[in-house]
Amino acid sequence: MVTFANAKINIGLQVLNRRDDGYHNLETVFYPLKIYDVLEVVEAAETRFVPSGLPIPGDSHDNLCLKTYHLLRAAYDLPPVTIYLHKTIPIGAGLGGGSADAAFLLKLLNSTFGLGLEEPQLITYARQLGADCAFFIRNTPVLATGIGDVFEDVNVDLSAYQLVLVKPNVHVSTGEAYGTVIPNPEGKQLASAITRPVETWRDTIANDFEPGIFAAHPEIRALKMLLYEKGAVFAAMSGSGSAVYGLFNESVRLQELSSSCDVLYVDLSKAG
Ligand SMILES: C[C@](O)(CO)[C@H](O)COP(=O)(O)OP(=O)(O)OC[C@H]1O[C@@H](n2ccc(N)nc2=O)[C@H](O)[C@@H]1O
Ligand SMILES: Nc1ncnc2c1ncn2[C@@H]1O[C@H](COP(=O)(O)OP(=O)(O)OP(=O)(O)O)[C@@H](O)[C@H]1O
Repeated sequence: MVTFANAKINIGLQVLNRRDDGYHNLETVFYPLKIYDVLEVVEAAETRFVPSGLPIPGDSHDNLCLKTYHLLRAAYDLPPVTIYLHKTIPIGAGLGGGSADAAFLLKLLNSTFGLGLEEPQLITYARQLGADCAFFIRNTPVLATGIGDVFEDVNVDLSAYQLVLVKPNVHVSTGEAYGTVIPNPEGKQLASAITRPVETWRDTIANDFEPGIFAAHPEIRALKMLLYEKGAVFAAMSGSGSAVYGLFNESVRLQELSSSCDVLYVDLSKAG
């Protein structure tokens, strides 16, 4: 069986405080994006992971897909499988691609092998695989708190906008990015700011990773500024970066970037 694991963007991200386990409590809005990795699971004589598409740094034995399979295998009588992953979501980009693969593989193994897991149980497994994973079980726009794994619905509809996603040739590791942030327990009222018109977000919604990441990589700040120069209503870095996105009222093409960065034009309409 085949499934499509989509990416996400963060709209605003406040890092509130550091916990004793080293993780951080935060407040962010997750919004699913229609760019996809492709996952397939096939019963096999022995378990294998077969990646294709964008190269994934690191040892493939450490891939989140294998961790996901072994997590469920420890609790359920799963047969050996071949896991095929075709990677198109940029890596080290703050787009949650690895987390999406893990969450969608949980759902795929659940349906393929009739495990009968309901959403709360899938979320419990997802939490063990990464802070972002639980979001992809629900996969609808949410305001997230805790370490990014406690959700409430949020009424954000971006279907009237075109989203331009720019991935510079910089890999930002999530753990390192958290090390650059100075937590602020005050927060900035994201829950109310997100409900106001997108035109107001530039003044009211911030990503706390931006100052540290922009200081280390000024070219990422320049990309955000370029998106505003080109008419974005709102532009920001997603999560811990390095991807930045802009929301536009009309169709734009950023020709000047096509040789230096990956530029994706993402359909935000709800259908499909
Ligand atoms: C930056 C975000 O993408 C925003 O959505 C997420 O917070 C990152 O979530 P993730 O990639 O699923 O993170 P994990 O794989 O669980 O953790 C990677 C590392 O990020 C740090 N980390 C992650 C999430 C969090 N709330 N606090 C943290 O401090 C920890 O150092 C951890 O060792
Ligand atoms: N299925 C996977 N897809 C992508 N990266 C994976 C996968 N499994 C493991 N990884 C590891 O995770 C690293 C990417 O995670 P990282 O948190 O830095 O980036 P990210 O793609 O921006 O995700 P996030 O939005 O969750 O921060 C890769 O360098 C790779 O070593």
